Amino acid sequence: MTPPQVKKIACIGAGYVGGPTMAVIAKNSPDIEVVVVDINEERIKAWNSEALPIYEPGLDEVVRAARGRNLFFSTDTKKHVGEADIVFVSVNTPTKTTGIGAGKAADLTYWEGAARLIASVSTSSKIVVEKSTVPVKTAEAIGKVLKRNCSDPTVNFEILSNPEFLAEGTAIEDLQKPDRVLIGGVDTPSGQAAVAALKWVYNHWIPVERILTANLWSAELAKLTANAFLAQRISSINSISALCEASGANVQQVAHAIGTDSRIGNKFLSASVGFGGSCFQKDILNLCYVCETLGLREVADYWHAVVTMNDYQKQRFVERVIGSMFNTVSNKKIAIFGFAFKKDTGDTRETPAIDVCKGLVRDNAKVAVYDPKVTSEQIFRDMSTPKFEWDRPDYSRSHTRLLDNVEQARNDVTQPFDVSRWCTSLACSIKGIDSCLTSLLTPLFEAASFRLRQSAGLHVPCRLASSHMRWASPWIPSCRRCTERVELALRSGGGPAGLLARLSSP
Ligand SMILES: NC(=O)c1ccc[n+]([C@@H]2O[C@H](COP(=O)([O-])OP(=O)(O)OC[C@H]3O[C@@H](n4cnc5c(N)ncnc54)[C@H](O)[C@@H]3O)[C@@H](O)[C@H]2O)c1
Ligand SMILES: O=c1ccn([C@@H]2O[C@H](COP(=O)(O)OP(=O)(O)O[C@H]3O[C@H](CO)[C@@H](O)[C@H](O)[C@H]3O)[C@@H](O)[C@H]2O)c(=O)[nH]1
Repeated sequence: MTPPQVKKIACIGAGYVGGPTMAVIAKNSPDIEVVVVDINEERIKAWNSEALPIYEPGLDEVVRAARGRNLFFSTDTKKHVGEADIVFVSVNTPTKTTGIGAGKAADLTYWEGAARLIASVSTSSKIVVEKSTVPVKTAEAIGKVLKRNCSDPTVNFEILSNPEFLAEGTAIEDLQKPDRVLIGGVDTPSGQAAVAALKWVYNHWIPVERILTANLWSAELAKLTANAFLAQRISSINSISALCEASGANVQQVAHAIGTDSRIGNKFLSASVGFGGSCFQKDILNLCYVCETLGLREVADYWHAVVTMNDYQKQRFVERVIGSMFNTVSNKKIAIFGFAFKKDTGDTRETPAIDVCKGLVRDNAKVAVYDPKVTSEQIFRDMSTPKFEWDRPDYSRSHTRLLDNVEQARNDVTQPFDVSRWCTSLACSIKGIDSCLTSLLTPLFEAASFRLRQSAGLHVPCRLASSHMRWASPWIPSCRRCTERVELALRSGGGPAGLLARLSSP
């Protein structure tokens, strides 16, 4: 078989996933040029230095073997993305901290920004690979963003889902010898050609029988499901640890006894202070949110219990420490060994150590922390950052400004919305709000009255989302039923009046 034409790969996002994954691809595929790009100059500088920005056993050696040969790190995002045949997107997808779905939904701001960038610099067709963990059906929304923002109609984007299953601390081993690689694509000739191209890249070092293929939605959902199942095992054994403590049983003996049953298996059965890391909690909350928006409340509640049990375990640990010290830790010196969320990493995102230290400090303990891979600066920052906020800058001031008059919006806003119906005639004269009504979804809903939206038969979350204004992108309903309803109405034509009439009919 002729190998597909993959000469250059670009990866947007030089973090814990992008850096190691691309380093391993480059090391094993000397015939492909691999460039990792990031907006974070400091991070790229570190990737190009002797002190890499993240600690992973074996990472230094892999980077050293390929860097400067066919592995490069750069801030010149436009150039390298523009030249690539395959673009991996490995940007952060944290939990939203504000707005609709706050504390649950995945924040796709960075993903959408990456998609807009790809679209704006593409003059040749590209395979775009979802490496980040995203909610199911993200590829559909991203496809629209790519299409609508690329000025060259001959450019085609094939989107693949290729979730990453590496665990920090064993990333290089996991990448070098994965249990499986999963590639999701659409069942069209060009979709399958894209799957074959990515398969060809991985087949440089991974046997074909370990490269699984699936449809896009299955691949996206498999990632969230894998993390939910792994975390569920930890919460299950942690719940049993509470029972053991109350009953005199030994949790390690119980875990060993059940783990020897080959149907259960012995991995991920270590009782702990609770799981940490940037993925498990975020991905389960995201799974719950997806279920909620699809009306599956019981399914959402079921998975949410995994997070509830994890919070209980962290709190229980603090209470037991305090209880074991005569119910007061005031001014007592307590040493905490290990601040990262697990060994062999310097990553402190969502580490249970934060909850433990904060819990003890709240009771006036004096905490002394040691971690071989975490800086004191990082520890102090983590101790003073509110939950979920570690990955989010505060946009309230930098993203809001006041206009003196409507005319000021003429040249520098993406889309005007007359929310309170004060300036309709002026707004229309600015950017052709009428033509926008027929091509974008957001203005349709912004223009509709709340009563009309209510009668449009959308689910509550979609209805609420429809009233939430976003500046730079069209609003797409978050559930499939509402999306289909809106798309059907759009396709039926008839201008804004026709659309609204169709949506309001039962
Ligand atoms: N950390 C893990 O172990 C792990 C494992 C599997 C999957 N994942 C998933 O992979 C994704 C990335 O995780 P991570 O831990 O590598 O995150 P990270 O925060 O370490 O790295 C993301 C990088 O993307 C960069 N970025 C954001 N927007 C950008 C843009 N528009 N252009 C260029 N660069 C941009 C950021 O500056 C950052 O350096 C997440 O969706 C995560 O859930 C993570
Ligand atoms: O028996 C166990 C195993 C793990 N943990 C804790 O669970 C957390 C997560 O550990 P681990 O899964 O090893 O590390 P991550 O890097 O978070 O990796 C998970 O999250 C990644 C991001 O999505 C996935 O790619 C990986 O497959 C998945 O294991 C850590 O706090 C561990 O201490 C336990 O408490 N008990």
